[in-house]
Amino acid sequence: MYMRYFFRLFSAMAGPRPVVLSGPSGAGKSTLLKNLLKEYEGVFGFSVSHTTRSPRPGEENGKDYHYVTREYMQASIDKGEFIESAVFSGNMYGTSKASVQAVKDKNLICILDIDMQGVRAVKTTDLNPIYISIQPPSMNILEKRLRDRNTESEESLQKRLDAAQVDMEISKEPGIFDIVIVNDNLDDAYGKLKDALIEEIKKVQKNNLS
Ligand SMILES: Nc1ncnc2c1ncn2[C@@H]1O[C@H](COP(=O)(O)OP(=O)(O)OP(=O)(O)O)[C@@H](O)[C@H]1O
Ligand SMILES: Nc1nc2c(ncn2[C@@H]2O[C@H](COP(=O)(O)O)[C@@H](O)[C@H]2O)c(=O)[nH]1
Repeated sequence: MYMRYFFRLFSAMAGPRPVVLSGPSGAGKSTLLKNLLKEYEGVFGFSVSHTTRSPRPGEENGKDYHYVTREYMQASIDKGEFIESAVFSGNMYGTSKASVQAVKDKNLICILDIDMQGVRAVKTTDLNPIYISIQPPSMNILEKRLRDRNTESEESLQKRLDAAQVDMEISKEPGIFDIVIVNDNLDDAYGKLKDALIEEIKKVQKNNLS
């Protein structure tokens, strides 16, 4: 009885559980995430990662990423400012402690959009997120989506497709993800994502009302 009470109290104090969205480049993570942030304003907050890649047209520094140099990023990692970092398709990416804390301070559900290396690293921390993998229906469809997005050089595209093949295999391993969502029809995938997060969403909405 007392144990249950203290567990509830502790959970409330710890705030909502973060969410890790992972999956191959081009699987649709950002698309789904943007829908969530738009539909549930005041519920979710995005953990803005750092990267050494250049911004794409329409991307904003501090909103989509913190765009930094390799020297700056390495120095920050060496100072212990990152929860995790990885090299993906020739560029550095990482989740800073400050980015996650900024979302937690607002009592929002913190969403991390990170690759498989990041997932493995986060598993060694005490972040305790819900792990969700977004997968494409097939390699062919993934390649078409990435090509149509028109953001990658041929070299970057090939690196992303190579990484995708590995990612699709690993995501089948039991115990890595709490849920794997195949993003074939966008509305269906978005519905499944919301279903997976509904408990946490309700907690934050209830908290916002009180
Ligand atoms: N269900 C879908 N059907 C058709 N196109 C889709 C679907 N979901 C996403 N797309 C499109 O596929 C492309 C890749 O999606 P998105 O950029 O969201 O992928 P991502 O997983 O965030 O990639 P990255 O990891 O490289 O940032 C985009 O052009 C997007 O509009
Ligand atoms: N390990 C991490 N991976 C990250 C982070 N931020 C983004 N990513 C992943 O990188 C690839 C490529 O992203 P893109 O924006 O260049 O297309 C994608 O899989 C992201 O999930 C991070 O902080 N850490």
